[in-house]
Amino acid sequence: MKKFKILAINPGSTSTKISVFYDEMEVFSQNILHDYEELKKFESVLQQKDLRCEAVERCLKDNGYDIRDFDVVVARGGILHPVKAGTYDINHAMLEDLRNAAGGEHPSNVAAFMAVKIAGIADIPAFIVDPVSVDEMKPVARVSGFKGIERKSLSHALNMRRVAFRVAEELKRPLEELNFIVAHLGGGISIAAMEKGLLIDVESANCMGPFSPERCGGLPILDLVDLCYSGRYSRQELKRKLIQEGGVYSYLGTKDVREAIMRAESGDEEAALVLEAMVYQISKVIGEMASVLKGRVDRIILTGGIAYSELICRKIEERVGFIAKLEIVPGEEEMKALAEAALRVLTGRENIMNYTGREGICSEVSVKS
Ligand SMILES: Nc1ncnc2c1ncn2[C@@H]1O[C@H](COP(=O)(O)OP(=O)(O)O)[C@@H](O)[C@H]1O
Ligand SMILES: CCCC(=O)OP(=O)(O)O
Repeated sequence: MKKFKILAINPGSTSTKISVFYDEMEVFSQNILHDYEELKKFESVLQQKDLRCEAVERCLKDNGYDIRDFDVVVARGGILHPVKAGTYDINHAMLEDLRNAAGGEHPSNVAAFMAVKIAGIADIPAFIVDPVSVDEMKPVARVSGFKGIERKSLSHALNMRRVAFRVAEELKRPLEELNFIVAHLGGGISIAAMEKGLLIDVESANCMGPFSPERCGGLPILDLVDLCYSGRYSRQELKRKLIQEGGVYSYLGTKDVREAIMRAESGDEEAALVLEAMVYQISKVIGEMASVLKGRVDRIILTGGIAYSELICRKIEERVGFIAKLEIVPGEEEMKALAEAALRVLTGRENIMNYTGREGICSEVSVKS
């Protein structure tokens, strides 16, 4: 039987992860580190496309792979207009929205461009899966409290959905019967109420959620307004400060939670307080999500790099363990999630979605073979 050869691409702020799969089996993976000084020369993440593509092509060649032997290129999806979860064909409307950074800047915005460029060499399809802007929120969750500003769904949907499927499998129950609170705890943090497989409400450190190793989360709004008009920062500088140099980094000068834990354990009181505050805020949002699900929570799932820390997981459990049992799924499985999604489409088990942009009507189209 034919095995599909899949190239998965996942750009981060300073690296591009690639993996090669034969069907579900990962046979090669590499985290290609880019020179930060080189990346900084570009004004936007999209301008990094050629540099990153060349590095990917070089890496494939050096490891004996020819892109012409692949069946598909699949990439993490960026901040598009709100979309349903699923696998999307990369089309003109999508590239236009990413080009205009319609939903904001994010390293994953360059992924679709890279996928199209690399897939173009072999004339094979290029997909994205469960982009950062997956939006399954109910209308009530969108109302912010100030007309003209809406709450947004920005999350680690790709990893969250995969770990939720895995936990449902372990519980031997269909995801459509289960309610989960999923907390992705990485450099960025997002926490979602997942009702019967849908991410019906989301908080993230990019918006109003808990602070994370590098992002500020929700801030006292009037103080933030004063900071915006203080003349200390340009609009771009302030956004970078809040999203890339906020959170733990803004207090301790490190984004590495392992280092913060070591400092706390060797008597650094500020490190101890900041870590405690991060746990406190994460737990508070998990509590909020329990109320979104009206208390009917089958499991609280902790995932992402920070979930490797038994200490942090235990501290969160002390605060939220009364809501539901915790499942710890440390790290992330984004590359596997990408490959499996592409395979479901290639084998006809799932329809590919068609991105239509602002109007938010993303229809399913015929299965590609
Ligand atoms: N064993 C660990 N204990 C505590 N924190 C960890 C551990 N391993 C990784 N982390 C933290 O996880 C964060 C990165 O999360 P990760 O999901 O790997 O990254 P990203 O969000 O960049 O994809 C960093 O703050 C890192 O210090
Ligand atoms: C909260 C949106 C998803 C996100 O920011 O992803 P990263 O943490 O990978 O930047």
